[in-house]
Amino acid sequence: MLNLEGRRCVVIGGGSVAERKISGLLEAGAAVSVFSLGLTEHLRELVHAGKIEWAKRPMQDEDLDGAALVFAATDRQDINAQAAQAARARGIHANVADDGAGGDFIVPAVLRRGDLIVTASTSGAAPALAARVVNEMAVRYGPEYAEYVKVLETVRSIVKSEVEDSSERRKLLNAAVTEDALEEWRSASWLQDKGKLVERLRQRANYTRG
Ligand SMILES: C[C@@]1(CC(=O)O)c2cc3[nH]c(cc4nc(cc5[nH]c(cc(n2)[C@H]1CCC(=O)O)[C@@](C)(CC(=O)O)[C@@H]5CCC(=O)O)C(CC(=O)O)=C4CCC(=O)O)c(CCC(=O)O)c3CC(=O)O
Ligand SMILES: NC(=O)C1=CN([C@@H]2O[C@H](COP(=O)(O)OP(=O)(O)OC[C@H]3O[C@@H](n4cnc5c(N)ncnc54)[C@H](O)[C@@H]3O)[C@@H](O)[C@H]2O)C=CC1
Repeated sequence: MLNLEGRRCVVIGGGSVAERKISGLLEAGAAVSVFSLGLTEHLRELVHAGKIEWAKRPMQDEDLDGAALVFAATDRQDINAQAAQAARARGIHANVADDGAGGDFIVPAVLRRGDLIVTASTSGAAPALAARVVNEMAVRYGPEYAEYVKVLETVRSIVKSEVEDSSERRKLLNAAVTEDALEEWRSASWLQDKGKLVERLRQRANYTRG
């Protein structure tokens, strides 16, 4: 859950694994610099569209200066290890595609629904299982959740401004996130009358407690 908006991230290698890491970085708003001898078709398009920077050469250690994160994703084990070492010498966290445990962090499988982010990891044991878990979550938490989260953000700011007692706020906000509550807030009128919304949340909270 790092905020990478506008942060420089360096990727070494331009194959299919680098491509996957880069698409995650772009979703996170990072400024991506790639050092690699070749590029996939899709990465070439991203270079042409000005979405990423590419230097068609091996990485030199100084290329890592100022990076927030480094991704070593070539098909050369020695090059990846060397890049991770250069990153570490600069205090930068490195991800190593062919040696999860040898890097500083690994990349989980990710589902994004607007501001809702669901991730799964198997700590390197079985990446395909991490992908399966997230695919199952995608069925459970459909595209409608992007809107739900936006609406809940408003509900939460109303409760924060209208309810002084922190333990009551907590109770109401927990009652606000049930499946049927989420459906209910979708109707715009609830967000227009703060008093009515808080009253409805109190009902829900008491009902939930049974
Ligand atoms: C340690 C880690 C390091 C890192 O990359 O951060 C790592 C390492 C390696 N992956 C390998 C293989 C595969 N990786 C995938 C897929 C994903 N791999 C991802 C992450 C990670 N992979 C980190 C651990 C994450 C965790 O466990 O939680 C995902 C989740 C995220 C992402 O990459 O964006 C993404 C799913 C995204 C999605 O679809 O949602 C598939 C599936 C497929 O391609 O069909 C295969 C083939 C099947 C298999 O091998 O299991 C190999 C062996 C290469 C070889 O054969 O030599 C290594 C090296 C090794 O472990 O030796
Ligand atoms: N972490 C993961 O999710 C996965 C990791 N892997 C591992 O990642 C490695 C890379 O996989 P792919 O992207 O499929 O390989 P690939 O062969 O498609 O791409 C390798 C890239 O590295 C570049 N490269 C080679 N030597 C270089 C150098 N000295 N400097 C800069 N760039 C250089 C090439 O130009 C190419 O763009 C595999 O060898 C495998 O061990 C494989 C599958 C999944």
